[in-house]
Amino acid sequence: MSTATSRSDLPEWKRLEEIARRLTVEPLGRIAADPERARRMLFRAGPLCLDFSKQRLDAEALKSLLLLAEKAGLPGKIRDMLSGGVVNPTEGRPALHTALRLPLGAELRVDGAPVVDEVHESLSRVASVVERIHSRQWRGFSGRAIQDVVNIGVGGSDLGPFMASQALGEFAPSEAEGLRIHFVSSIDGTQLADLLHTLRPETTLFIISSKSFTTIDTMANANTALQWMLNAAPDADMVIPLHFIGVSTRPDRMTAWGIPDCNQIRFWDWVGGRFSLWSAIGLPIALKIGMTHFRSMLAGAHFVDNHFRQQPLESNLPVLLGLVGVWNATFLDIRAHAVLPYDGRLKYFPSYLAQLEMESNGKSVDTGGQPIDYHTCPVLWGEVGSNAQHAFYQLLHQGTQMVSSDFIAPVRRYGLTHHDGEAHKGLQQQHQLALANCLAQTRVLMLGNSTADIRPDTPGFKRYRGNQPSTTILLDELNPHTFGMLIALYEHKVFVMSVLWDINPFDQWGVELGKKIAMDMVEALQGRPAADTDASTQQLLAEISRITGDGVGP
Ligand SMILES: O=P(O)(O)OC[C@H]1O[C@](O)(CO)[C@@H](O)[C@@H]1O
Repeated sequence: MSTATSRSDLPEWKRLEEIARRLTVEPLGRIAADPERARRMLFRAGPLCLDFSKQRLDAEALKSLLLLAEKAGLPGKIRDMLSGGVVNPTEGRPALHTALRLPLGAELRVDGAPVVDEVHESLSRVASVVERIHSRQWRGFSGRAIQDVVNIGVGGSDLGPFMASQALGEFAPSEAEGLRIHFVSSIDGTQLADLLHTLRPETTLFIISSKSFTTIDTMANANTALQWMLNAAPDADMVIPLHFIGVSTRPDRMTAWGIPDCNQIRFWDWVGGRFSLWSAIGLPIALKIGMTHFRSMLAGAHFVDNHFRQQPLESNLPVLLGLVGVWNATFLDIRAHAVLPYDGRLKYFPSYLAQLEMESNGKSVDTGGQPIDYHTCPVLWGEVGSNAQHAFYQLLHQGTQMVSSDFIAPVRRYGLTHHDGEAHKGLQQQHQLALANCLAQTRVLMLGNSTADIRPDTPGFKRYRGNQPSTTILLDELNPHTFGMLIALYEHKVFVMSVLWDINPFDQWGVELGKKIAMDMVEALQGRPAADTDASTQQLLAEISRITGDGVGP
């Protein structure tokens, strides 16, 4: 029986509960009215600015959160993570995504072995693939250059590269012109089938991206892609080296699948799947934006790593973002969090964060294995803010559910020169409209009725309750460097929250059982249900059998 103290027994925790009770009954508009407070709630690091002034948080709450962070040992835990300590105890390993953005010459050892050279060696392999494809030297079985690259992966082996490629598409270098990058993840084959119709085998290259190289979704898509390729050119020994690259931590499994050594790019088990876009898993990003921009993204993340390591807690951006996250989810009991970028390029950023935050911190036992008695990760979702205004903001403004939000907006876009025509000016005005909407929504969420012309006879359906807290994140502009910063900011936010909640953010045991039961269900669909299959599922199996008319199922 563990004798360790639960976080919620700490006096610092109890103090925060008291403060939360006091602040919950105060209108958010009143808390936020003080201009001096607003000034103190805005923080900057280089081109990144975080404004917490619309949070239900005063100086005392913030100070108490910082005290809890000290008590939880956050400064030491940050050092531990960055220096390769075993911060993922259930899998017995470090979580060293930060090593992937260390510059050449930096020193870091894992189990006594230096890692920076290996990281850069892997990066050079990525660079060499990019160079061969961009220069049209990588040719398919007919001798024609590769024109389409398909990344087959799922979860962290898909979401990060996909999201980043969408966000930074306009940074594609001229060498990448004409090269199309596609992403396939879904297990049912729809995406792949739709895509294959549009591709020519002779000019298509597949990247099989899987940390474990066993994920059934990815392997099923990879096998179908291989069959499609073999229909065009049946000699697997000739075709695989020309049309398939593997990215994984498991060379043995890549070899068993048929990928030759020269087409394998490896990374390390100390890179978590959802933190892996900085590794060779980022190959599609590098193909899309070129190595110079990919390296700039790494440098942006490294900038934030240094800030995270060096800055005192009270002015440390990821720390503050994490503390505010814990404050909202745990102490103010806000169980939903929306991420709302006001820039179409960041459309897939919320889906990426959904995995990063919920797979990391959707936990209910502490690091000692004991059940915890407080709320951890809220449900996180999001969409481009201006589109979401016409979809789910109704719930944010008038629903019964409290929701905290992050509003994200690049400030500069479409800089004008005297050569630019009217269309360009129109785009700049559109960008300003997006910014205006971002500011408007955060005001209405905070202030509700008081931003509108509400009279005593105004009916209830026209009233806005306000009091919904939000953080505004401004980037000077969106480019590979600031984008790398933004992602690293959230990665470290997730770590900070996990330390305060005393949970391990680097494992994901919760997804394992579903994978095993899915294999049982494959058996059941093939007419071999386990004897202990529950009544509800037996009934569905019988229904499926009736619809397919093939007599399978129970
Ligand atoms: O890269 P892999 O090993 O195929 O895993 C894909 C994803 O599956 C998960 O393990 C969850 O099932 C994620 O953590 C991971 O990002």
